[in-house]
Amino acid sequence: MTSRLHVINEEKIFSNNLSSQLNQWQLSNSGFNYNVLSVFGSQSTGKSTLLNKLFGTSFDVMDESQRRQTTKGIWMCKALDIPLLVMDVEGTDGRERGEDQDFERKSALFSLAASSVLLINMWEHQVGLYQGANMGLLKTVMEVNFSMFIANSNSDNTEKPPKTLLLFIIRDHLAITPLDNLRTTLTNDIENIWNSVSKPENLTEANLSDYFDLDFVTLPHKVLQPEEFDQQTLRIRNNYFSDKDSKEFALKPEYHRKIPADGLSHYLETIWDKVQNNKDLDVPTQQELLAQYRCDEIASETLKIFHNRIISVKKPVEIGKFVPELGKVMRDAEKEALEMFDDIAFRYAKPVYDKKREELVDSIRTTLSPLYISQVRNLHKKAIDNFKKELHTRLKSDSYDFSNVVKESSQHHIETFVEQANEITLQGTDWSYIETLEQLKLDIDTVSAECRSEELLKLIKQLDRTIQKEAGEFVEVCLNHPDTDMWDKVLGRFNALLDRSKTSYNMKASKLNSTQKEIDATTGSLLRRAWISLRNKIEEQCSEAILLFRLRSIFEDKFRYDNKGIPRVWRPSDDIELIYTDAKEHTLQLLKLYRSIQPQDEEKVFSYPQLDDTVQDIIRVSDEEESYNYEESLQVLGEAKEAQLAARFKKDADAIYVEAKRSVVSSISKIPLWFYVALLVLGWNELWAILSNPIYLTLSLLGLVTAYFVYTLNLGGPISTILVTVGKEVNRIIVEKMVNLQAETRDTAPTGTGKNSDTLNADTNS
Ligand SMILES: Nc1nc2c(ncn2[C@@H]2O[C@H](COP(=O)(O)OP(=O)(O)OP(=O)(O)O)[C@@H](O)[C@H]2O)c(=O)[nH]1
Repeated sequence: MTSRLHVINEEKIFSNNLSSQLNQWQLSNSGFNYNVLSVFGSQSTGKSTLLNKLFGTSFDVMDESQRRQTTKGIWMCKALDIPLLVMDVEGTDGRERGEDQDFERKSALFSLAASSVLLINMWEHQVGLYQGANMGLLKTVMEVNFSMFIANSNSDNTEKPPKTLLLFIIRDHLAITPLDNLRTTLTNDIENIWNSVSKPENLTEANLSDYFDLDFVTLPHKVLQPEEFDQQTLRIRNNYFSDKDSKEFALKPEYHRKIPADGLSHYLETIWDKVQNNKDLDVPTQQELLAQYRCDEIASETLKIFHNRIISVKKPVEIGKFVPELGKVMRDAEKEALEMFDDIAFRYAKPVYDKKREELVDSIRTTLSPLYISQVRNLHKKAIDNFKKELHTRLKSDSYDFSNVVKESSQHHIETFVEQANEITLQGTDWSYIETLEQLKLDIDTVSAECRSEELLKLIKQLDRTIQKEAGEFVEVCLNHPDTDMWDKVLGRFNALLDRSKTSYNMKASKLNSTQKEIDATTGSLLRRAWISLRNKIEEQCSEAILLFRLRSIFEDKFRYDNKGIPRVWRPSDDIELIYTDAKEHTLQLLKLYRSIQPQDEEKVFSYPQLDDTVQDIIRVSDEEESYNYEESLQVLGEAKEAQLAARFKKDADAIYVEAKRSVVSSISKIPLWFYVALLVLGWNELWAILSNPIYLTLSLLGLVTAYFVYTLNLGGPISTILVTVGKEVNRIIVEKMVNLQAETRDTAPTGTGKNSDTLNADTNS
């Protein structure tokens, strides 16, 4: 036995538990694979007993002793082993409700809206009677059938209203009147009722068989013929409800109300609400409303699952990470969601289902669209990063063809971008990555241009280093030999060097795929840097120390050497002042050459290329280059510096002059010759004594040789220092000895008066 539900209680309130009960009965997911059957008939005519017997349900059966109405409202039970919901409807002409026929009509409306089969339960003896045979109820059923299923259907509507099987169960059949006779009587009665029913204008000619099928079965007396009763109920269950191949099978699809099981609970509740509130009940409209309600519900459930499915990729994509195979994840999630929706919703009214499906697809794509946009953005970033990396790696190799490297790399990364963007572009969407692709191409061009400008800069720096080295050499040579054409020489060699550098630069820059405009602009930078390097070298060579040294050299060359380049030995007869003044003036004249870079030949003047804005777009310009003032750079020595140098030089020159003067004086103050003659005459005896004595002679010769070596090796100073030191040491030792001797003498002297002692001390001191 299966559990039962009081779906509409005697207070006419619809149960809240139908949905969960359907779940318990495991019918919610059965789609159209279920049926609803309702039983009608007078009160206490054994309806519940029959249903329990037929379907294994658990409806209350009347207690024989009390004989009072058992079924109130409408009960529902699931048939055992058959996907069939059975509704036990409160008996008509119920004693408790008296003449209140309202519930009878409402329950008929409600049951007809839901049931494929209506069981009309009646005693055999009621056949032919209007009241007892529920003919009034049947009339109600036929009338409401029009209002419910047909009223709003227009002629264009090809879908036919569902038919209903009216299965008459004739109870306590005594088998005296054959079933055929009973069938004829009942069919006639029903036809009469049909004819008496007021029909819509366009359906006045409609036949009963268009909307209802009739069938009749008899049941023997349950108490008097229990075995036959059991056999017949078993046969009815089998032929009418179990065996689909039986020609009597009652649960045919054409009777089905086409309410999917998952929407049944909501549908019945809505129907009851309409019926209960006496509102017009239009089943197709209700079905459409149900379809809308359920499709929305299913779509919302589906979307929830869909959102959970994509949450794992949403975060990383949004924070800028490239998620591999995102397209597959999106496609799978969308497919899964639509399958889930289709699985349940396809049973509902097609137009509604189609519309809701479209809306669902829209919602899914609205959710996926930001992911797509973010992923395309991430792809763009990834492509640029990879392009940069590849470019830098390939440009590090020893030999490369810049334009080829750029072409290959950009093509590769653009293709990768397009391939991956296609992977995430869902079919049927208007999503496009074209704009981003265009941007990517522009960015790749920008990166290539930056790279090219770096390469150009590298090239410029290389050439600048070469210029610095070469310029350093010739600047030093030229400035060391100042002359009126000193700057002509410097600039001449500088220009020649620049010409060579420019040719080399043009050749290499064109290999970098540079345009003539870029080459022209960057050549300017090369020239500016070269000038700055040259100027720095000049600055270095014109530093105070170097320049002073150079002036002094020039002066000395002029002062200490004669015109033939032979060093001068100053004689008293020489006009030192004149030579000194000459050399000094000459040197000071040359100092003026260093004031500014001013060649005599106008053509040698360097034309410094001015920096314009376009260069900045092509190549990185150094701060020094940007703020450099060429005009100022032509000035080498400031007035103050020149004056200071001249003053210092003069001091040095004066010192040289004084030295020269002194050497003349010392040569003038020599011992006169006659002094040596006198010395020889007066000391002849002594000289002869020495020469005649071999010992003295030997000693003298030794002394002379020693003196010679001391003089030539310049040992006079050290020897005299040693002698002085030795003398001092001897003196110190002698003094020490004397003091000690004095102290000893004092100690050994007899102790006498202080006077004696003092006297001795005084003597010693003296
Ligand atoms: N004569 C006869 N009595 C029957 C038959 N089946 C059931 N009964 C009796 O009829 C009485 C009413 O049975 P129910 O099954 O409660 O009848 P019901 O139509 O469901 O009654 P309500 O739910 O109150 O309308 C019970 O006492 C049954 O024993 C039958 O086939 N013939």
